[in-house]
Amino acid sequence: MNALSRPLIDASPALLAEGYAWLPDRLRRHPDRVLRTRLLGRPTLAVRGPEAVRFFYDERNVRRAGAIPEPVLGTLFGHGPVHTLDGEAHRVRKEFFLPLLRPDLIAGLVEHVTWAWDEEVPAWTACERVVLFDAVGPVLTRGVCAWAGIPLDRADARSTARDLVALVDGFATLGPRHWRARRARGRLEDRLARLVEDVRSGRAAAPEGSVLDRLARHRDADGSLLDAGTAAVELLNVIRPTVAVGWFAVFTAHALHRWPEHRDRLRAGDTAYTAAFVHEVRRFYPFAPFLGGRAARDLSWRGERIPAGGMVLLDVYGQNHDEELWGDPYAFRPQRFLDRPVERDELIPQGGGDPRSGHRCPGEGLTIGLLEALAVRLARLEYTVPEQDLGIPLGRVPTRPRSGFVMTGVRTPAHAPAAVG
Ligand code: HEM
Repeated sequence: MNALSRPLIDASPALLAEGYAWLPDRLRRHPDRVLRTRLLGRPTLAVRGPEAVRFFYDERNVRRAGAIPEPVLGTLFGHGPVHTLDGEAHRVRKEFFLPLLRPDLIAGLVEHVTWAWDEEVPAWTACERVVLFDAVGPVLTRGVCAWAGIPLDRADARSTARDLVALVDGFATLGPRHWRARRARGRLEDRLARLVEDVRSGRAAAPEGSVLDRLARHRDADGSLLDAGTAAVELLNVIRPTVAVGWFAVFTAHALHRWPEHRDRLRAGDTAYTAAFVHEVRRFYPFAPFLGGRAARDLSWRGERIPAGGMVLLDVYGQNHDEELWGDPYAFRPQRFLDRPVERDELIPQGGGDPRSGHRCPGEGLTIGLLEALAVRLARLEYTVPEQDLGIPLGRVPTRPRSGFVMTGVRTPAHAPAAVG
């Protein structure tokens, strides 16, 4: 058999069945952390580790055009997003997202989301039971829309949050969750495209400098304004992943429940420990399983070859649980982030490399800022965790505690110290 065409058996069914465990389980058996496989009919090379991150993010090796399957574009990302661009087109589109790295914008989003949290939580105290996964979506939706300049009635927050959550929940399945996600995308894109057109024609106002305002004026590499549909896609690529921080908020509650010894330092407002705790949540819990690109030319990595056009996968979940990097990867131990500085390409829940020059997530600072604020609020909130199924199935992508994290008897603390964030 030709070395470039092996293996002949396609791994797609195994991936669908095993989810997060599929790639890490196979790469664990390869000391060089490289594997040849076949996915969606294409020869595929899977890699892992900080050096592999640099190989993957070098555009001379791996490009993004044509890498994301349509079912993922039709739900999670939309058609024509920044994720699929290369070279100059990517650089110019990414300019719209780079201000999201600025500390003042991060602080602004945290302020809006904590405002929404502080407004919503008193209503939870009146409920017999609160499912955190369902309750946190409207909080994030209200906060991010207000921050981004997108008008949203409080009454609409719940249905908008449901649609935004559906986009994330339905990208990796072809069952009913997938079709719910496609319908949600249709509704959201129509609404946001109309909003962009209204802002451009003066029928609606966008606060100066807001995400909506900048996007309505953003020009692509050819000098033209984004068409309204693509503008809606990119607007959703800001608000949808912000609402996805709810997954990590639920994982935070899960961690505080399983390892309550961390609660006191968060409650006390220990900012260094809170930052370490949030990194550990992003490292430990499963979210993005892997990233994919296409080989820009015939490539070889650590002795394994892949032809031009083949798939290259970066094993995100596996790298965040690699024993060589983390020592005790399946222990939840925030202290590891205080014991030694972690290198840029070691912790990669939101991609690797430099967000300014590559595809790394421009929302990582926003995610960290939001989680720091929400982790402290969750640590200070008083509630009971009744009997429920808190199992996190690795075969489901994206996954979460099966119960969604049910809380009863929610009480806001009478004398909360000043909150972080
Ligand atoms: C739940 C939290 C989040 C997770 C797990 C996450 C994860 C990721 C990952 C894995 C990538 C792909 C990196 C690559 O292709 O190399 C990415 C890209 C991206 N993320 Fe995030 N993200 C999160 C939050 C955010 C937030 C809050 C925003 C914006 C407000 C954001 C906006 C983006 C954009 C625009 C890209 C595409 C960047 C590019 O292709 O250049 N993300 N994210």
